Amino acid sequence: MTSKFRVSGLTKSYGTNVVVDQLDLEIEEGEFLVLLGPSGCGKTTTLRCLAGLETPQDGTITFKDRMVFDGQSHVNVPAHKRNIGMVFQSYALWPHMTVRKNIQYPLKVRNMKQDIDRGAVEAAAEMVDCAKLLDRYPSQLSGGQQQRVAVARGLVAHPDLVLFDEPLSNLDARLRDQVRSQIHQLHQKLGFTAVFVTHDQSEAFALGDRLAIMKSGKIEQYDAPEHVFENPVSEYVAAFIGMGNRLELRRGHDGWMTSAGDSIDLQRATVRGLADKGTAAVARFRPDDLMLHRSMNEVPAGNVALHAELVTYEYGGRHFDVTVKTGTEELTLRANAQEHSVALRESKPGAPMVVSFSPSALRVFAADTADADAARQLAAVPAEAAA
Ligand SMILES: Nc1ncnc2c1ncn2[C@@H]1O[C@H](COP(=O)(O)OP(=O)(O)OP(=O)(O)O)[C@@H](O)[C@H]1O
Repeated sequence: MTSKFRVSGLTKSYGTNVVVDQLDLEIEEGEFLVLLGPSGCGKTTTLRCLAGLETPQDGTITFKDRMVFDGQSHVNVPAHKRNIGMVFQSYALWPHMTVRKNIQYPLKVRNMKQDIDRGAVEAAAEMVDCAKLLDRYPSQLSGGQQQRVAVARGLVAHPDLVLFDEPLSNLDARLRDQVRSQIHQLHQKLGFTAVFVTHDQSEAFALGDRLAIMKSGKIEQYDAPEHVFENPVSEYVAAFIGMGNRLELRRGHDGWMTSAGDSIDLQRATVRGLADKGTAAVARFRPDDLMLHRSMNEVPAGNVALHAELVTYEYGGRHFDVTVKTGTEELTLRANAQEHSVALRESKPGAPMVVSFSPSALRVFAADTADADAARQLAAVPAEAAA
């Protein structure tokens, strides 16, 4: 008997639109897998195929030793027989049932009467701090409470797999953090197997044992969060996980140069997929890795200094978010407020600035027009997801 959950060659199209494209996944028992990607890349469809709520055209899905879908031999176990728990963005509680009845529901449909008698409903409600709400109806609960009840309902019957479809997206920022933390603690305590869909990289990093980053119905990178953070495999992934700064590089006789003509030594950078003789590359790095200086004398030894001009700045308490322009490219950075407040407040757009970064912060990829276009589209992703 195998303890893995396996998806192989999964394909789902709507008409001619291939939404999930020969996708392979392996989930270890007890693992918390996050499917991360921008809107429309096929995350929810993949999740709904796992749940049995969509019928793929091809591929196989195995839960441990049990085949639940096989496109070739037409095995398709219905959703209610897959032993899954599901938590939706819209909570999806039954409005005419009390909290108690909502949480009880998965036990009832599985004929788990003994668990009901032994207090499983009360225990599940207690787990999500909703023990006092058992006799209320969903309309008498806040959004955060409703989603916690939905989490209790998703876990109460100890399903083989718990599927979360953007469950935090409808909550305001404070509640989102609370419910996220509660889901994380429950996973650490109970060790259930989960697939969690989100477009928010901070949620993905906080919750995932592994992240599967999706692009156009395929998985672009499947790795531990730390590896994704440090070693994105493509410009698309780099842009999606917060490496918002982009420099186009050209190789000339004297080595690599930015489009503004500053030279860059890539010896200490992490370079991926760039042919020895390649002449065009793109470097990505995080705003945190770009420093603002009052003069060239302040640039640390070994850093690449760039002459730039101020575009705009925004005050954020302990820091300013500053946008500068170098050549045709805009870069953002986070500057310490105490150190830079006076100079920034006195500067007008167009004022000369000096910025620098360590070449070790750069992730460099071969220039790829399609990848660059996909990465650029991510600029439209909300700030909290892309920052
Ligand atoms: N029932 C459907 N009929 C036709 N097209 C669909 C259907 N469901 C999804 N799609 C299309 O499939 C693509 C992927 O949708 P999906 O919901 O899986 O993406 P997603 O990555 O989860 O995005 P989001 O975060 O916006 O939900 C989209 O282009 C969507 O319009």
